[in-house]
Amino acid sequence: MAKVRVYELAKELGLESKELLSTLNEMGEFVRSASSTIEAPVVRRVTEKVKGVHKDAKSGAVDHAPAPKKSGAPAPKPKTSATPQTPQPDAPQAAAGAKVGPRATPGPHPVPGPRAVPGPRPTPGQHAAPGPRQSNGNGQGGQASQSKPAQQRPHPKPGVSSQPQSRPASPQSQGGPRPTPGPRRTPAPGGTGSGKAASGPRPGPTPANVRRPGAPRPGNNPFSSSQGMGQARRPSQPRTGSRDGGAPRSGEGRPPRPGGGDRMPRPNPAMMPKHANPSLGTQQGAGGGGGGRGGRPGGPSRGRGGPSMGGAPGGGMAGGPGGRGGRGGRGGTQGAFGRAGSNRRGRKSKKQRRQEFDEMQAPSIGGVRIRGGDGQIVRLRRGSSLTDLAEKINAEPAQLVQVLFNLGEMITATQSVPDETLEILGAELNYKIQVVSPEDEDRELLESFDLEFGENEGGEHDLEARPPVVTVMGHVDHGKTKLLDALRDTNVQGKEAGGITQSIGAYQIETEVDGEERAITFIDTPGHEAFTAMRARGAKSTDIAVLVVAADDGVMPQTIEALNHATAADVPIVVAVNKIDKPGADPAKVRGQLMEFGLVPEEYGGQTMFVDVSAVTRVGLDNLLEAIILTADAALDLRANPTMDAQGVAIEAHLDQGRGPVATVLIQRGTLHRGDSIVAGAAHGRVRAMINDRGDTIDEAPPSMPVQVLGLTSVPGAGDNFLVVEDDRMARQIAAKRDANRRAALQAQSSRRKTLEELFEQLEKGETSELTLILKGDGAGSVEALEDALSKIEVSDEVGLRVIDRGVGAITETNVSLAAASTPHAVIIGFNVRPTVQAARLADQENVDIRYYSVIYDAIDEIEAALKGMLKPIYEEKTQGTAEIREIFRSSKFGNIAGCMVTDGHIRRNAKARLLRDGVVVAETSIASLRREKDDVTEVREGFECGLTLANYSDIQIGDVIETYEMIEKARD
Ligand SMILES: Nc1nc2c(ncn2[C@@H]2O[C@H](COP(=O)(O)OP(=O)(O)OP(=O)(O)O)[C@@H](O)[C@H]2O)c(=O)[nH]1
Repeated sequence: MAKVRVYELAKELGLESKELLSTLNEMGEFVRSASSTIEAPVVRRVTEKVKGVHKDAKSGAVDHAPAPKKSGAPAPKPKTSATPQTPQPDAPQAAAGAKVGPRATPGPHPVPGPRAVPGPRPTPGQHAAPGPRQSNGNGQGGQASQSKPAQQRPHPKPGVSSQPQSRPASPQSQGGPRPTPGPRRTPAPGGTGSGKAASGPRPGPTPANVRRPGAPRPGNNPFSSSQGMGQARRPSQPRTGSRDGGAPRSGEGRPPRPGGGDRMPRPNPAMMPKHANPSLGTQQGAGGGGGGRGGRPGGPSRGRGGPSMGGAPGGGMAGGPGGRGGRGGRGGTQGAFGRAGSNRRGRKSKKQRRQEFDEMQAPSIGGVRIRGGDGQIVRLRRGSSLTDLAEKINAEPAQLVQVLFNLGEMITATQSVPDETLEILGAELNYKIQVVSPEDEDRELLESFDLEFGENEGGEHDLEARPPVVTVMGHVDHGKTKLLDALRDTNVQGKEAGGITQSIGAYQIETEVDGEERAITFIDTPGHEAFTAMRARGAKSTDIAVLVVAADDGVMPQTIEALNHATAADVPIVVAVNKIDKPGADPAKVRGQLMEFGLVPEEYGGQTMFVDVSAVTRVGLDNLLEAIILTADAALDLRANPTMDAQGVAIEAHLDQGRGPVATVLIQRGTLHRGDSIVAGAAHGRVRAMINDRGDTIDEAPPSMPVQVLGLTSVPGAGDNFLVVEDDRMARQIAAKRDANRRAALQAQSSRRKTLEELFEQLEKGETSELTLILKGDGAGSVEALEDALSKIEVSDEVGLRVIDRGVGAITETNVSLAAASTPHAVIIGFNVRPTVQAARLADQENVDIRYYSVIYDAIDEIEAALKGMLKPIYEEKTQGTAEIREIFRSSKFGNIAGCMVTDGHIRRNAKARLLRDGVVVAETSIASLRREKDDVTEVREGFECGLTLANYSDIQIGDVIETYEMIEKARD
């Protein structure tokens, strides 16, 4: 079986995606969202498991593992929800997984993939561990868990420092391993939910975890702003307590709820689950009433996933019919007095009532009442937002936000949604979403003007042979430029003595093959970057690729890259083994090397022509031209209709000071005439003049001819297609529409989708950093190639790169103003261009950084270095020393002074310190004062006694251990 996506498999198994996700998680398979793919063996196992579960359910068997999840599943299935309510006395196995600090040990359920590293996401073990969640189904779990606290800590391992209640029972002595091996990154002490608990809904202070004064604190990571006891009541974590229906717990300060229970759970990051947990989503969606009914057990499982709260199907049902129940949440008290909350505002309009009726009729999807489709096709442009979709399916954007939220994606109503997500969302709502690609969109646009791009008009008899179009690729310094120059010069000198060619981005040369004059068009921008950038835009400008390999150097990384690009584009390859004049040249070796990559030379019985050449001595150039023609004849049918309106592709464009926008276009079919109205990408105009590669002004250009066109109103992009249209008006309309489409697509591209996990991670790390750039270059091709190359730089998830504007020509004041207006200032990259005097002055004033480059790799290197520089330093903890408290001296002036013996290393004044009691971190503090005898000292070494006080902490006890450490900056790789 091939890879399948979770939602597809879920559909197949008759489950909701989130149910399947839960099951997968329980199986220890880390799957991020419904759109993730799963491997065949996993598909098999999960299918077996699901089927097994169903079978078990039918036969009355109790399936312990998935039970807790099931209880939280939105679909009310009484027969399954009954099962998990039984506290599982034999849960320790699962509990062990939950309790081990995720950093310290991956636990019994290895979570694959880098995302697993922060660990705090509840692993299956974590979900299953605490009894309370299992009994959460009917809201009685809390009680169950409280009455049997011992079940929650079957293995008081060091990583469980978060559970203060485990202290008395803990066999750990102070000599035990430290409970928080990686406190910076993973605020492990935060409980079973550990690190993520810092941001996630935190456990409410149930009797089990209400801290008595002086008792161990569940989490004391000083570097996690959200950790510590006080954090449990952040107003932004509204769902920690029993919301509406749950019994209030002792000592619990009920967090103020920002909104009523009915509210759509706004994507408040602080309360989002790491995983889209169905139960959370459902309950939130189902309304406050339902959520409250679930009655949170207050177990540690809520550390992050908090999802279990109110996760009972029963709870959901009790909340009333979905969204309506939610409304009830807000108007609940009024409702209790027999008045609907909304009556306050007067009678509902007919429309409102109709809508509500519709909502009531509508099925609940992930807790949201929304009318699903009947499998209708909904066409959406790539980069559409949820608002666009909502409009098409007659729903509220906010509802879609919520459904998506429940599916594990957080996207706002107006943000562009990636294709994949749209499709998943559509599938969830029973619509078939068709995302229209830019190519399709463009085709449809042209069709609306009764135009067609890409096809020859007429029949076979209208077609005539056209010259092949060739791109030269290869590794750096293998002689691409030299070879292109040599070919052009040979031709010019051979044909027209003293003739000068002009670099317009492509040129055509003639060669004699079998007594026949044959033309070849060379695209003059060597390198595969430009080729790929064009191809990425759907432009197939090249018929044949010449792969240049230096005979003295052999196959190098970029040779393979170029080869891959050509193969991917399905373009035949001719290999030019260059520099054969050099002493170390070994053409046979090159052949052997390339054979390994599937290019078998003709002389060895293969299909690829290898030609030995020297761009310097000009040996073998004619053979190369001949090989190109022969390959074209053998492999390709290069014919075009020369009589139709011209169509082709822009291969280079720039803004000329005197002549305005200048574009070099390659005619692919038809003939371009002076005076034609054309549209090239989002540029349009009338062909005012045409100049060929020899600098001659011409009146018409046939297929495969590169020609410079003057008369466009703006600069098109490299790879944009162009075509002749009826008149200027039509050209303008098409250009305007293309411009709008392109903007939408760009927006979609730049708006990075953030999963909840990513968002959490970023929030935890603090602000995310982004380097914004404005790219200006001497030609559209170079700007495009630069942007393409920059987009491939990947430094870290923490820092990103965004190009906010790009263009051809000098750096202008507008560019500088835009850079200055960005926060932080954007950096302007000038590729072979300079700023105008005014722009330079403004950049000085505004403190805008302008960087100039003429080599693409320099730009990439520098920008990569800049991005690395933006990374926040990584700190590593280094233990300095430990001291044991042997005596406590009470002082009215200093508070409690600890009389200590330094047992290891040294203790320094002002050092960061943590106080350990029975191996559990009691306080994170620092050494406020340090004395030897009566003297203040800065340091006391191992084996010596000292007196010290801790900053802001005096509840010390004899036997406590003080551990001091420092944070050392670690170099990034
Ligand atoms: N001896 C010898 N030197 C050559 C030959 N072809 C190119 N070179 C030299 O190799 C060096 C690189 O040539 P380029 O044409 O700039 O190579 P390139 O592949 O275009 O390099 P990039 O543009 O940096 O990718 C230059 O110094 C050339 O003079 C050749 O056939 N024989």
